[in-house]
Amino acid sequence: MTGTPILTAAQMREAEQAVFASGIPEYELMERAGVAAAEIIWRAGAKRDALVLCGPGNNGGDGFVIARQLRSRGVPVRVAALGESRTESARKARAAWNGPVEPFDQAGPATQIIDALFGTGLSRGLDAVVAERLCDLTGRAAFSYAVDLPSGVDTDSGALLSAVPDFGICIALGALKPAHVLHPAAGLYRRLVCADIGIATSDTIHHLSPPHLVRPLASDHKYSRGLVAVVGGEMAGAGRLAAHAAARSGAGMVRHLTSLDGAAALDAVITRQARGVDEVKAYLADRRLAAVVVGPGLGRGGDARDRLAAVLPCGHPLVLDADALTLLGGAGAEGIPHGSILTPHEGEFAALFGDLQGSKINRAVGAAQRVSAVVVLKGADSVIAAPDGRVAVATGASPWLSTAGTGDVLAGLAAGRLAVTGDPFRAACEAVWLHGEAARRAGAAFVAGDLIAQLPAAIGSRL
Ligand SMILES: NC(=O)C1=CN([C@@H]2O[C@H](COP(=O)(O)OP(=O)(O)OC[C@H]3O[C@@H](n4cnc5c(N)ncnc54)[C@H](OP(=O)(O)O)[C@@H]3O)[C@@H](O)[C@H]2O)[C@@H](O)CC1
Ligand SMILES: [K+]
Repeated sequence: MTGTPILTAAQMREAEQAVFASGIPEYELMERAGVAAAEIIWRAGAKRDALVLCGPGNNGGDGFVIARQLRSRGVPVRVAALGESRTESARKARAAWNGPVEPFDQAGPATQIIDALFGTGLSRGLDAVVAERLCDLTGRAAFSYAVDLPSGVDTDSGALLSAVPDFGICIALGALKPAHVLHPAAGLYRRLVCADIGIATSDTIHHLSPPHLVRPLASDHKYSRGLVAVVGGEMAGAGRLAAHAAARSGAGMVRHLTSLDGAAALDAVITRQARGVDEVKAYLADRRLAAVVVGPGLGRGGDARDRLAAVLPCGHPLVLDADALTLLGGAGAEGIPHGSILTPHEGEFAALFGDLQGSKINRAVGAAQRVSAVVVLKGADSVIAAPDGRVAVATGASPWLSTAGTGDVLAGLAAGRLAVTGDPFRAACEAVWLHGEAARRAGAAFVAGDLIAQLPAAIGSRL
């Protein structure tokens, strides 16, 4: 479940210091970075003419190493620098380039543009003329590469501090940074490659990777594989989507409790009418329940409030979504049982934790710690945060997911995986990955039900 580590600028500097402390000089690390980046550029662009844009810091230093490496492979390379090199290693790399350096503001276009202006040391937006020139040169190039980060993005939040062009490949050095996975910065490149430069990273924030799932045992039965209850309310459709997603999540059995008449359906999901709170409580008294999801189709009226109040103290592992989150937001997030999974989108998150500041990762971690629950802050970049500080960030979600009911599917899927694994963080990570994979398999213009149909194949691909 843990993929490539994600380090903030400060954590990156710490990791770098640890490498220096082990006896490896700073310039050696820059050489490694430049060699690794040049290899990626060479494989993509071969001998096409290239222009390397070098900034004043170590990102620019990487650029000089890249230029030298490409030149040694026969690539026609030009270098344009934004002023003098200000660090010792960058000056060394510039001297080793030992070739002409054009002023940045006079550099003409090239087939390949390599942006080594600024990386993790960016402290503010680029001057407008510099940003404009970077956008112009990059826009005209057939091949474009951002070294470590596209110049102009804030490393830790993914915010754009000035105009930033789209790149073909972003070459992350040593580890991913939050800007590689958080939007809007994460939308600025078509491909992301992380170059290993020998930095040891033992961190808690990771890029979400495909899960390792396990088959049921021969001795398993429907209850041992996990019984899930979906406590719906007045909108049967959303609850039904959550229930059907749970039923195709690997769990053994799913009960859908709705307040509507005539709800019984002849399929794998057992639908029960539970109109009053006492009936809901009676169903929740079943000790075999391994997970309960509440929110999809719940409604927001007095009846919904009562049903939610019956669910919160039931003692089973919970997934709280949609209307449940909105109702809890009004109540100041009180009563959320520890160890639950919350699946808010930004609007629901704001209602619950609107006071939290910082990057999407910081806010999700803050929320998870505040309520001692796993928080899945959804979006094109979904952040899954556990109260102990573990974080996984999912990227590359299909833009077709922005359609009605996909959140209900995720909630049901999370409940199903919670029933199977008994581990909220793991369940949330598995659910987000499977949801994304089902969307990928569903192709274009799908509806929420199509996602559910793809879940068995998505699960099958990870056994
Ligand atoms: N960590 C590692 O393991 C490794 C790191 N490596 C590389 O080092 C990079 C980080 O290098 P870095 O710290 O020197 O920062 P970098 O991004 O080059 O810029 C800083 C300079 O720019 C300036 N400046 C800032 N913003 C500005 C603006 N808007 N407009 C104008 N100027 C601005 C700032 O000066 P300031 O004015 O802020 O004092 C300073 O002079 C990292 O991304 C990676 O590529 C690899 O070589 C090896 C392994
Ligand atoms: K850069």
